[in-house]
Amino acid sequence: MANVLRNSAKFGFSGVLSQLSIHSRHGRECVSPCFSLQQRNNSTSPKIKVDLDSSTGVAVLRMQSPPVNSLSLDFLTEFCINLEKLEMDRSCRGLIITSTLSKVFSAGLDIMEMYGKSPERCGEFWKAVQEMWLKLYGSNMATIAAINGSSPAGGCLMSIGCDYRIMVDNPRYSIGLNETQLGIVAPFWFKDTLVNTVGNRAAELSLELGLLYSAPDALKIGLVDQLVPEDQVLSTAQDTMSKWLAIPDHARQIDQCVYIIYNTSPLPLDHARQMDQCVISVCIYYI
Ligand SMILES: CC/C=C\C/C=C\C/C=C\CC/C=C/CC(=O)SCCNC(=O)CCNC(=O)[C@H](O)C(C)(C)COP(=O)(O)OP(=O)(O)OC[C@H]1O[C@@H](n2cnc3c(N)ncnc32)[C@H](O)[C@@H]1OP(=O)(O)O
Repeated sequence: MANVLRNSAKFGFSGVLSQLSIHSRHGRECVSPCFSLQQRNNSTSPKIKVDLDSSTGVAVLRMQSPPVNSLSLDFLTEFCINLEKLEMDRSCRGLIITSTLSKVFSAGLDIMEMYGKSPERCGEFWKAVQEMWLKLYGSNMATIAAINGSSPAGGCLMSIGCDYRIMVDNPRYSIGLNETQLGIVAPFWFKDTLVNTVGNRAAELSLELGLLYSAPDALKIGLVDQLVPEDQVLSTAQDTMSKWLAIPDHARQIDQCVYIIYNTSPLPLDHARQMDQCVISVCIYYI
């Protein structure tokens, strides 16, 4: 594992972050064209299912990639294509993200993508991770995560990339950015998103100790907004979404934009690339 990761560092992640920019939530700009995303989507069976209710303008995106909805390159590509399609569909104003799997929302980044892969593939994978975050955090749609299972690391990032989080009230389900427990470090844009959700001190403790919070503890620190019984997670998300959609889109979007601009590091592209490379290189050195 260590050798493979060191090789990734030696060759560098060419092209990684080339399209990273801090987008406002009301920006309609795509991070990359659908064309290039579709070109690299090699999966055979859909890992994502989307149902858009045109009467309400709410889409439900179900992650259905057993065993744990891990975020592989194929998964992320499909996820981003679906997000782009919904973003461009003006009839869609709200998005609920959930999982069809029992017990797991998403296990985060697919560990197998970080092992035994070429530097080019690693670069492509990392870019896909960034695209997922940019598209979700910068979405025009109101977004709600209906977290019906555990959601560590990248799964947590996906959740906090949404506007609102409803989690199943089950102490066995956990959520958090646990990277340091794995001997790796969450990149700065993971940190920013966490700070924007739970505040500075809670984020600092959470990141340094790699804490995974049970659902009740996650509610206590504000990592999730609401707990509900398992069978009510989707209906509660639908009800909550109707409240969000009662707000005029432009007002909500501008408000989100202002919040993000003042609370997220507006790093220039080169700086962002260097910082991600630095984090990954340090991780590779110590693994
Ligand atoms: C391009 C980059 C290159 C190099 C990078 C180098 C360094 C990286 C530096 C910075 C990156 C920082 C960012 C990291 C973000 C991440 O997301 S890292 C991933 C962290 N994920 C986890 O820690 C989750 C681990 N999994 C779990 O905790 C549990 O599996 C979970 C609670 C989700 C479910 O538990 P349970 O229902 O009991 O299932 P099992 O544990 O039995 O698992 C079932 C099978 O699923 C496989 N699996 C689990 N997680 C992953 C995963 N993340 N990727 C791939 N596969 C996973 C597990 O092995 C089991 O498989 P098996 O049945 O044994 O074949």
